[in-house]
Amino acid sequence: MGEQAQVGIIMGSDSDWPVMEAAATALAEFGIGHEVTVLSAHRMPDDVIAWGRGAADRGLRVIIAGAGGAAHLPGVLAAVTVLPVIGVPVPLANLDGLDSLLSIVQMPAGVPVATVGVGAARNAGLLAARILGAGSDEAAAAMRERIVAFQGELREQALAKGARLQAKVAGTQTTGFSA
Ligand SMILES: Nc1c(C(=O)O)ncn1[C@@H]1O[C@H](COP(=O)(O)O)[C@@H](O)[C@H]1O
Repeated sequence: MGEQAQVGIIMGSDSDWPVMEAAATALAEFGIGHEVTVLSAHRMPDDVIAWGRGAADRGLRVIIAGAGGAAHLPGVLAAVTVLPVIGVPVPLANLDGLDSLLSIVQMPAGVPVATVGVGAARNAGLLAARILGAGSDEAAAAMRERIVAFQGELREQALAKGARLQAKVAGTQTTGFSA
């Protein structure tokens, strides 16, 4: 988190961190400076609005907002900032995150939140990297190169998984039928 923060990771409670940490890890892998904040739209609405209103002026370019249950934090932030907001539905014990997902994804027209899957904070970090890579400057071009390298790694991993499965299947194949 040493460099200037380009991505703000914000969550409704410190209890969301075990899920949200994966976003920070992904950003660190891509060398993206980020900050981590806990604020609740329900419990401290004025603070959330102040944070959201100041985010772009502080140099942030993307917001990743995670919350569980009645997850209004990402939507409230989207209402008060011009920055892209990526929402992470955090799964809680009772409804397995379906409540969080629907709270975040069903935004009214005009106020978009880019919602990732339930608990998919790593994808939120990767999406933030792609957003930063969409610019026309050198930093964006460098980010695109990192993304291409990452996609190459994904391909290698998928190939290795397929080869492992083929070897396993070949090892268990028998000839003829058994009862
Ligand atoms: N969904 C929200 C908001 C909000 O949307 O403003 N504030 C807190 N929370 C969520 O409440 C859950 C339980 O929080 P506690 O563990 O603090 O009781 C967390 O998943 C948090 O994101």
